[in-house]
Amino acid sequence: MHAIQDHYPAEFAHCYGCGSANPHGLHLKSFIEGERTHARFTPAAMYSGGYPGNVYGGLLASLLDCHGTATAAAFAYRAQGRALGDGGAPIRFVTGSLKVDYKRPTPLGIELLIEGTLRSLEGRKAVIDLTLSADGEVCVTGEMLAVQFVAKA
Ligand SMILES: CCCCCCCC/C=C\CCCCCCCC(=O)SCCNC(=O)CCNC(=O)[C@H](O)C(C)(C)COP(=O)(O)OP(=O)(O)OC[C@H]1O[C@@H](n2cnc3c(N)ncnc32)[C@H](O)[C@@H]1OP(=O)(O)O
Repeated sequence: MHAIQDHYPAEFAHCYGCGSANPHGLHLKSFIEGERTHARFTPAAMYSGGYPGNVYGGLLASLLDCHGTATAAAFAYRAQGRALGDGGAPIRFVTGSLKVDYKRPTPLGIELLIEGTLRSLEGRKAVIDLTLSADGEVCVTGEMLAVQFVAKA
């Protein structure tokens, strides 16, 4: 199964969080299935936060950032009846705002599950609800306003 990011054109594949062409990046891969999207990431020890054994909050925000914009793009394609990677003009979303709530410490070294759902899609604006869980417990929640990017002439 192809990830949503696998359909990003080469010029957009340098994203630190999810670009396949960035050798220093996180290479997050997001998938759409039914009414939700999901991605998985196992943070290595280098992503330690301030106290041992737990993940740095900025990394967690980064994971939500990339997963949220991928979620917005995937649902926008669906809303327009288009297939991802259909060769037409890309529908590209950027983060307008991202609110992150850290509910409990997130452990290092185990696989994290990041999930997204579409709350609303109106015009260029998509509101995405996000969660990040470890071992079935929600550690972080997020709310993103993703805005469809339109190149200015
Ligand atoms: C599935 C297949 C896909 C195929 C191909 C896809 C191509 C690949 C594409 C992409 C790869 C993406 C790689 C992942 C990216 C990871 C996430 C990031 O790191 S993104 C970087 C960080 N974000 C920025 O740098 C944005 C910086 N900001 C801006 O550029 C502008 O402010 C922008 C585009 C967000 C809006 O600017 P305006 O001039 O275009 O439009 P205005 O009118 O200001 O806003 C539109 C609407 O949104 C609201 N809005 C904008 N920002 C808001 C905010 N912060 N809070 C609340 N509302 C906001 C406004 O109030 C307005 O709403 P009203 O239409 O009036 O109802």
